[in-house]
Amino acid sequence: MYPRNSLSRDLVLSMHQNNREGVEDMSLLSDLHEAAIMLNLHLRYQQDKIYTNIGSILASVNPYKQIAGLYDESAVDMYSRHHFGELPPHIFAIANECYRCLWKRHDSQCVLISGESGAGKTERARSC
Ligand SMILES: Nc1ncnc2c1ncn2[C@@H]1O[C@H](COP(=O)(O)OP(=O)(O)OP(=O)(O)O)[C@@H](O)[C@H]1O
Repeated sequence: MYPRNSLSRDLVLSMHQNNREGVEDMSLLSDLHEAAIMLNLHLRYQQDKIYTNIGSILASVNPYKQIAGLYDESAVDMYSRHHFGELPPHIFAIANECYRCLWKRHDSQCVLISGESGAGKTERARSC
């Protein structure tokens, strides 16, 4: 099933193979347009993969449910030991990159969190 009103079967079938499989970083999509982004987010959301990179930007979809293991101690530990891009997209990867830059550059870091009301901005900021 595809998101209603935005994606027809023909449109999806006309897209490149990697568009139809889903990618972790949408800057790598062969066809890049609004429908391709919606399809990629949808494919990942169906597998409880709520985070997707767009280069150094993180797109997050509100799952409105708890996803097991996503924010537990082992996830914190794993993301604290890897550079951005080495592990699947995650808000912890952004937080860790900020922390690294803080130490490396000895300068303040800023994260811009944007989205419509109810998108999950407050919850995500809390998890960091
Ligand atoms: N990662 C998540 N997992 C499960 N539920 C979530 C998650 N993020 C948000 N939610 C649910 O969505 C609701 C709205 O999220 P949140 O308050 O963070 O939105 P917001 O973007 O800060 O909204 P507003 O701009 O109106 O303050 C939460 O009360 C929670 O029920």
